[in-house]
Amino acid sequence: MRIVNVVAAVIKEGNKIFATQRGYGELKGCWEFPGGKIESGETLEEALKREIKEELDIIIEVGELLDTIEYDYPTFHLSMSCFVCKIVSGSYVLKEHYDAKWLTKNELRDVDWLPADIELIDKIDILLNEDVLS
Ligand SMILES: Nc1nc2c([nH]c(=O)n2[C@H]2C[C@H](O)[C@@H](COP(=O)(O)OP(=O)(O)OP(=O)(O)O)O2)c(=O)[nH]1
Repeated sequence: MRIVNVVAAVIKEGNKIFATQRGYGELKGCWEFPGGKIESGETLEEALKREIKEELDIIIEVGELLDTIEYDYPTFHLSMSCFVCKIVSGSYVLKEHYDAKWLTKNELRDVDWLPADIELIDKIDILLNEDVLS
């Protein structure tokens, strides 16, 4: 099966994370973490910074790798590296997405996530917990 390598940004600000709603394609309308496919010759960090600049017109700092999701879609295998990120400069502009939201821990499961993202949500839940404790 074809393997698609993707990087995604779990952008965090205080006790909230940033989610975007897909504006096009087969999976249109579902929620995801902004990001996209890695191009040849790019590091994961370079790819992620490029995608976020293209999609949202903001500069991010790429932090720890939260998880690498492996998921079989009907027509390809997704390998998606998800990094905790923060905004360094700019205010987001939706260049490709329909909508975007900052979600608190309690709102994490209120949106219709892409199927591959469901297992990541538990890790994000824990990440937001740690903040409550600190
Ligand atoms: N960016 C992103 N992609 C995700 C997530 N979850 C998930 O299954 N995907 C899938 C959807 C796409 O098949 C792929 C991301 O590729 P992409 O954003 O470049 O989207 P695309 O397929 O529309 O690519 P393209 O037409 O622009 O080349 O990963 C997620 O949280 N964020």
